[in-house]
Amino acid sequence: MLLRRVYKQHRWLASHVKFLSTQKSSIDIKVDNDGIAILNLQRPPVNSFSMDFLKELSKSLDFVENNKITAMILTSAFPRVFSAGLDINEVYKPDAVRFKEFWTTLQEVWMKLFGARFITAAAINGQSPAGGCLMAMSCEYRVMIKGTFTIGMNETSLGLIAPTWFMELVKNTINVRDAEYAFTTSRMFTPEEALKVRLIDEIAADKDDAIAKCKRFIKKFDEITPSARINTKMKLRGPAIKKLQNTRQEDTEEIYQLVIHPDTQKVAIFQLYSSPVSANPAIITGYDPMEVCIENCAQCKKMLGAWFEGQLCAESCIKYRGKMIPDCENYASISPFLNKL
Ligand SMILES: CCCCCCCC/C=C\C=C\CC(=O)SCCNC(=O)CCNC(=O)[C@H](O)C(C)(C)COP(=O)(O)OP(=O)(O)OC[C@H]1O[C@@H](n2cnc3c(N)ncnc32)[C@H](O)[C@@H]1OP(=O)(O)O
Repeated sequence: MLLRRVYKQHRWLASHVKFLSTQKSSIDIKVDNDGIAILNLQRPPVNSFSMDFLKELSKSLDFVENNKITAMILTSAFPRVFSAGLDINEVYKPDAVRFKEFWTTLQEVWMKLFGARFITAAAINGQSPAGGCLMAMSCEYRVMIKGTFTIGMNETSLGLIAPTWFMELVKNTINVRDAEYAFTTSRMFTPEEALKVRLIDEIAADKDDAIAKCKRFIKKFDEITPSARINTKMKLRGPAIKKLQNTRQEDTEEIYQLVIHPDTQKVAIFQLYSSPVSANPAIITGYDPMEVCIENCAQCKKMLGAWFEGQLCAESCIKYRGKMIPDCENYASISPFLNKL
């Protein structure tokens, strides 16, 4: 078996992966007995893509490529989230230079993953919105575990427009009509729905089963000449990579302009302050009534949970330009956003 032969050559890797698996590392790499690298993403709390995390992912992909490992499976070390996509902290009030470096890094990682010479598969073991979905879609095979998790492109709900290369990728994976509907409406798919439109390839019972199914896919290539596989993949994927290589600056500028748009920033601040830790109306950057209003919405959402329509509250802040700031302890001020009463 081809994979077994390759593994013999790379048995020593098990001892060499430690440098990527230190306690501080956000990615744990293990090369199994078949010579397949399993990348467990473990950046708390939700594997969101910060600049550092992307750089680590980039190094991990280099590691797999440079050591001529035949296949890689991407999965999450967390039980409920595969990846939450872009780290909102990179998007909220971004510094222009840093954001552009961030986006350039992201483009690089995507090109490495999408254009990897090794076989790639994703064992999606939890929520996978936006960038999390893109990461999985960039692999050659996707297995998602059953449950209440969803996957999809929710960028428009955040005021964002997905990059063109992401749209192209989705259009080439599911049909154009489903892609347009999913992108424009920010539709999130259950595993069953995702399978129906071929956003994913299989459903698994749990993470172990998902990894086993990914391995079964990888094993198919035992019977295929490696150079034929690689060159075919490159022929199919090369043009999309070349297209991005030729338009990287425009892509970065377009996303930056989108991210700094006030409407996107309002959504970003709402997401950020939805965290119980950071929800502190006293910490604000200058007095912007709309900002205070949205922060308070996030605070009330944390206090009242499903009873409180946080997004509706934030939208009302934008609509009335922060003139009606909700006070979570004042029933009258929050009653328009309470449900189930
Ligand atoms: C190939 C390489 C990678 C390529 C990436 C390409 C990306 C570019 C392409 C497309 C562009 C995409 C745009 C985006 O990705 S924007 C981000 C979109 N993400 C979301 O909208 C997800 C928001 N989060 C959630 O929906 C949930 O948190 C969920 C992931 C479903 C998990 O839910 P749950 O288990 O209930 O956990 P909590 O909501 O309580 O969250 C736990 C803590 O995690 C923090 N969090 C959540 N999401 C993010 C995030 N995106 N960035 C930073 N932090 C995040 C949340 O605030 C909680 O924090 P704390 O514990 O402090 O309260």
